[in-house]
Amino acid sequence: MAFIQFPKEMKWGAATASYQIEGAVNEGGRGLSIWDTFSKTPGKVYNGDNGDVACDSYHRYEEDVEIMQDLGINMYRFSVAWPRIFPNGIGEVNQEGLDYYHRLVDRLLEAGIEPLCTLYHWDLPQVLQEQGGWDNRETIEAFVHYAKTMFKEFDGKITKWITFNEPWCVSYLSNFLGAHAPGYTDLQLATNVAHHLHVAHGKTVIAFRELGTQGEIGYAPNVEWNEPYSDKQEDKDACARANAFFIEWFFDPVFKGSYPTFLVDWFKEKGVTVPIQEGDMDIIHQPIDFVGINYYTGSVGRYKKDEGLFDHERVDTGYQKTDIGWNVYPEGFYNVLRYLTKRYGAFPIYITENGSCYNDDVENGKVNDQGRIDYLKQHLTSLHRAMQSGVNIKGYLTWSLLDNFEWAEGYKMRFGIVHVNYRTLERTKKESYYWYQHMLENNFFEV
Ligand SMILES: CCOCCOc1ccc(-c2cn(C[C@@H]3NC[C@@H](O)[C@H]3O)nn2)cc1
Repeated sequence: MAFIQFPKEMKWGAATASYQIEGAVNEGGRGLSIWDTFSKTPGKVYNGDNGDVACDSYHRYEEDVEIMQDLGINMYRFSVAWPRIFPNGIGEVNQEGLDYYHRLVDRLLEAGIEPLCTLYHWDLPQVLQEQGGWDNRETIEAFVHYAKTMFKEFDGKITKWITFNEPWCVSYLSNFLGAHAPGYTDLQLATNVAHHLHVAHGKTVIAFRELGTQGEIGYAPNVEWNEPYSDKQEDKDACARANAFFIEWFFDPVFKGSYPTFLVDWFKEKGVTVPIQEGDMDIIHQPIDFVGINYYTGSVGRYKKDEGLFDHERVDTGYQKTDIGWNVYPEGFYNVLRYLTKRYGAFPIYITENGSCYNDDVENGKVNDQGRIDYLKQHLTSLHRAMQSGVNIKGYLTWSLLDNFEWAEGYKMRFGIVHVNYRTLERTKKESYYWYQHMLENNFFEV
């Protein structure tokens, strides 16, 4: 019988995001976001689902915090809806919006749960999108103003801050692949957005330091791992390009103050350049306190001429898949963490998202999501192996606390350890909730 034991100082939590759980889109002075617009554009979201009600956490946050307290977590990652604080992105602050997040944070602190606050989890104020969104450098200044407002308002109450969630999704998934809001399919536009997010991140870190805000700040890139199908150089090079699209492209600017040359050249061949202005890279290259890593899946890959953006194709290796069709690939979790530590040093990491989609429903008052328990065990085993090898893991937060609005997949895809009945909004703790609760009690689990 083998046990996996984690260090006693390990932080354990769960994560959510504003547009995915809050609902109450027309309450509390909230303005429209790009996801309100995108989800109501026919054909963009499964079944025409939207975040109008979601999990109704705007009204049910106290019940949700009770569920967290019962779970035994000591950290909760949530995001602030920028349109609740500045309904038009800039201008007059909306006190009702600030008040909602004060209520939530106060309940968390009373419950002994540390808030980990994401400033941007994709709900850009629609008014700013109409002025060019992240393609417009003025949005950078608007974001810094919003961030400084939050730092001043919550200084000392919130002491862990994340600037951007998954800048790859905000830039390439949303402006090149077109799958997320605002839904464009333009590689140069997506590259402009990625760069402007980097600059906004760097300016926000500078503002955080200049204000003397208490606590730590970081960002939360999403990573996947592409393992070469063979030792052939062309397969290794193809996977290096696919990996760099998520890793080097979003880590090198912050950790090295430059973009990876081999990918800059690859994009240049496609007529795409990075809109770097004087001083940008020094701004981006600000020291940060931690990185949030979001990992779900990976694949085996190989070279295929003219396939996709990088002459790279995924190989179907028959790996088990979750209900959203992603490989269950815990080895990729270990590999990407090792790669990050080897390339950038043993910087502090919180796993700010790791979880799986299993759409099990309630039967006789229970949800038997054994697939999610297996996924957690496999990935926590990989995480432990990575920690043993020197990866500097400070905490792990599973995605997600609640079933919620899974973007273009709507409510069809369920990632929660707590089931949500979207008609009644009743929460039902799944078997994975009880497994996670038991593991947290002892900080170890049986493999
Ligand atoms: C046109 C081609 O389109 C392909 C779709 O390509 C992707 C890639 C990646 C994702 C994706 C979704 N998630 C989970 C979220 N992370 C943040 C949190 O809000 C979770 O809901 N991570 N990555 C979705 C779609």
